Amino acid sequence: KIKLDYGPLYHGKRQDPAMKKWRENRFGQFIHWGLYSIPGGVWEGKTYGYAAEFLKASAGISTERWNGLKDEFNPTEFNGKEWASMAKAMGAKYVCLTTKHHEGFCLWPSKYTEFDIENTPYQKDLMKEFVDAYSEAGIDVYLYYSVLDWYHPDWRTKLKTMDDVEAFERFKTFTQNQLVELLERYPQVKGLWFDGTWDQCWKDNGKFSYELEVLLKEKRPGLIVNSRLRADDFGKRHRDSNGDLMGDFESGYERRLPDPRDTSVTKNDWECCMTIPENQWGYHKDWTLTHQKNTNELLEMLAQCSSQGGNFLLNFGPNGKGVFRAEEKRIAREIGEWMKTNSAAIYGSDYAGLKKQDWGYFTKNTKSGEVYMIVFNVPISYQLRVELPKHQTISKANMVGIGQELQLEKFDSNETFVLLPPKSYTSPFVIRLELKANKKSQ
Ligand SMILES: Cc1ccc([C@@H]2N[C@@H](C)[C@@H](O)[C@H]2O)cc1
Repeated sequence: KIKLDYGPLYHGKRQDPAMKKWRENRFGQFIHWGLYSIPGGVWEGKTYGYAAEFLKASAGISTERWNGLKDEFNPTEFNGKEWASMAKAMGAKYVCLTTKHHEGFCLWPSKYTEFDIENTPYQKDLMKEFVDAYSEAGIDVYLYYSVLDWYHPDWRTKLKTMDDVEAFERFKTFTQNQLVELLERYPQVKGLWFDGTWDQCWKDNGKFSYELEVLLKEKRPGLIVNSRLRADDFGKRHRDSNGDLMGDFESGYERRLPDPRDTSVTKNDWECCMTIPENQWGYHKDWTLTHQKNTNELLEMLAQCSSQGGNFLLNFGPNGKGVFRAEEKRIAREIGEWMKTNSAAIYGSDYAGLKKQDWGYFTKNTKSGEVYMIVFNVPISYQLRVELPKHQTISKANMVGIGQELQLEKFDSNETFVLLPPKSYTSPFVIRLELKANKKSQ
C-alpha cells in the first residue's frame, strides 16, 4: 500500500444512520436548473444538439452575453411544493439540485458573488423554498455544487505561473466559503454532490480537498459527499493511489451502469446518475434529437442499481420559468404508479448475493431479508428458470401486488422453474420468494 496523507477518511461502507438512510433511499431525483435552462439548447434561432447546459460553448457565446442571461432569470412559475409533490408521487426518496453549475450562476443569495439569484428579476431565495418544500415532503435534500466555475476570475484549469497559483488560492477560499455558506443557510441538507473537479488545478490540490471534506463533515456531522470531491496526494480521483474509494459513495456512473454481472461494485456504496434523453441535463427545447428513455427502460436501470447495491438518481431539467416538460411529468407519474405496488423490492434493498440471470434482477431487503425477483424478460416458454446456490431452493413464490401464488417445478439440484400464467406482460413485475435450505439427502 502506498502511504497517503490525503486518502480516504475511512475504509469500507459507513454504517451510521445518515448513510444507512442514503442506502435505503435507493431512488432519487436529480434537478439541473440554471441560466442554461432559459435558452434550452437554442441560440439565435439555431438548435444545438449537444448537452443544453454547455450551450455557451457549443454556440460560441461570449461570456458577457451569457452572463447577461441572469437579467432574464425570472422563474415566476416555480413552485417548490408542486415540484416536491411530483417527486413524492414518483417515489423519489431524495433529491439533488444544482446550486451552481459550471456557468457559475448561484441559485442562492451568496455573500461571495453577485452572480446569483439576488441579482435577477426574481431576487428571492429560491433555494430556501426548494429545500423547505422537499424536506417537508419527507424527501432528503442533497446539493450539487460545481467546483469548476466559468464566471469566477480566479478559476484556473491548470496552475502554470505563480499568478495562477495565487489566483487559485483565492479561488479555493471562495469555494470553501460558498460551501460553508450553503450548509449554514440550509441546515436540512444531507449531503453535497460535487462535480467539475477533473482539471489539473484540483488534482494538484489533494490536500485541500481532504481538508475540505474534514471541515464540511465537522460542520455537518453525518454529511454525505460523493467521490468526485476528492483528489489524493498524487492527484488520483474517486479512488486513491491504492484503489480505495474516497468520499462516501462512488459517483462515476454518469449516464452509464456497471455490467449487471459485476459483483465488485457491491464493495462500496455507489450511485448512477441518468438523463432521460441521451445526454441532456439542463432543459433542452427539442428532445426529438436523440433517444428518449421510456419508463420501463428507466425502471430496469433502477432495478439493476438496487440489485448491485447502488442508488439511481434520475435527472429532470425544468425550463427557465420553473416548469417541467410534459414527458418528464408523464414519466414521473408512470414510475410512481409502478413504485406504489413494487417499491418493497427497491427501498431498503441491496445485492442479494445471487447470480444474475436473464429474466431480470434479484434484490434482497436488508431489514426483512425478503428476496425479490424483478422480472423484465418473460421467456416465450412462460417458465422462469431460477438458479440458486446449491443449499437453497424456492419454497414459495408470489406475485407482489395481486399476491397470486405461482406454481413451482424443482429441476436438477439447484434450479426451480417458476411458472407464469401465459398472458401478455407489458410492464416489469416483482415476485417475492421464500427460500429454504435444500435437504442434503436429495
Ligand atoms: C464532459 C462533461 C462535463 C461535465 C458534465 C456534467 N456532469 C453531469 C452530472 C452534468 O452536470 C453535466 O453537465 C458532463 C460531461
